[in-house]
Amino acid sequence: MAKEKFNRTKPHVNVGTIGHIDHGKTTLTASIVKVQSKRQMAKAISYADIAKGGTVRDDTKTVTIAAAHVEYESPNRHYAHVDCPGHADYIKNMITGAAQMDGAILVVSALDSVMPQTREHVLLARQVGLNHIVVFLNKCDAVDDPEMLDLVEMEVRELLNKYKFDGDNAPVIRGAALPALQGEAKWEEKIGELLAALDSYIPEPQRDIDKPFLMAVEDVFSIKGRGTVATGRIERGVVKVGEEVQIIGFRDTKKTTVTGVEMFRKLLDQGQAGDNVGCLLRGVEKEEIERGQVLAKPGSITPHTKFTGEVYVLKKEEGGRHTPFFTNYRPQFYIRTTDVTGTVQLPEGVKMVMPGDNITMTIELIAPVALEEQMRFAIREGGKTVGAGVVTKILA
Ligand SMILES: Nc1nc2c(ncn2[C@@H]2O[C@H](COP(=O)(O)OP(=O)(O)OP(=O)(O)O)[C@@H](O)[C@H]2O)c(=O)[nH]1
Ligand SMILES: [Mg+2]
Repeated sequence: MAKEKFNRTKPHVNVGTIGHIDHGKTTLTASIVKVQSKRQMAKAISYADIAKGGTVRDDTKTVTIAAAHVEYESPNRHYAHVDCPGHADYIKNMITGAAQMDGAILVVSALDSVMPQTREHVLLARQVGLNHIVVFLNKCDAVDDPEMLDLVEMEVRELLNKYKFDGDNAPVIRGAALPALQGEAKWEEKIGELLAALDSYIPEPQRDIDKPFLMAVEDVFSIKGRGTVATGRIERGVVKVGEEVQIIGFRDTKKTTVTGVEMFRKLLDQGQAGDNVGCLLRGVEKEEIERGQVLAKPGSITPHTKFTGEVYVLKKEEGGRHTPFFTNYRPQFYIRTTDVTGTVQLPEGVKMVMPGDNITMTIELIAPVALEEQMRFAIREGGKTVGAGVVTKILA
């Protein structure tokens, strides 16, 4: 076989293992890397090094998550893969999006089938907008009865359907990570099948630059003789001089035209995702725009005040609250570039939320903000972060 070179020109996709404790997530991660390293499509890393992990911080710089990041390639793609050491870290990771996944590998031990954390991870995957799950039925080396495997596969497909994944068509690979890691050819082949399933079943993610333009306003200046400039980092898309944009949030949405884009005091024809720019806006007074609003392609995003969120509440040791909170809790919600006050409604039957918990809650903001599902936010009290969340459903 011709040796393929480890390269970066292939499309990049983020994946990760999810699933119940001890079902073999870390062993599978290690065996994918091992098998691909034999084909020059990964740099070898041991189970111990993966299990040791590292830490990442989420984008609002609030929550520390223990996670191992590994890389490997298929013939068609480059994958970054995250594996978390414990259940709590999966929850934090999925809610904060610290290592956002385009698709997940659900590891289910064929010896145990669907377990509580299998369910919880699948539910969370649904809530954070992860749409593609490939199943790896693990430890098949330890199961002799093929009917047993059929039964487990059926349970997993049902679980996926229950949470609105395509359980009928999701790829299910019957493998065994441990013997694959130990070099048994029969099981190494299953790792190849898994990679082929990732390649074909998880669509290539859209690049930020191809999405509709959005920039959260960080600061506003008035330039004599020229007008008002809003500055910020372009989150997605492209903005060109002469294009119409909307100013969204806090007050009635207003349309304007971008008459100039500058970066490092140089005039540009356009700004794109990742750029820190200033946008000169036609006919907008300095008082009419402020930090926390967004500039966006007209019609691409709308202002809202009420939504459901999945929230992780920081523990005391993570800098969070020392005490529980209740319905009608009224903290600040840090959304993109600013704090907005909001009121929390807990689900029926839930009396209080303790530090360290994760919870689904309804949030009503005192002012409208450009919002969309899967957006991340932080919860703060007096400038101190006490929680991290993701918008799961817009209500009003
Ligand atoms: N027989 C068999 N055992 C396996 C297989 N894969 C993993 N194991 C064993 O299952 C145990 C758990 O494996 P891990 O990979 O650490 O599981 P995990 O899902 O990462 O566990 P946590 O990180 O603690 O949630 C270990 O003792 C592995 O050796 C397999 O394919 N066959
Ligand atoms: Mg593990």
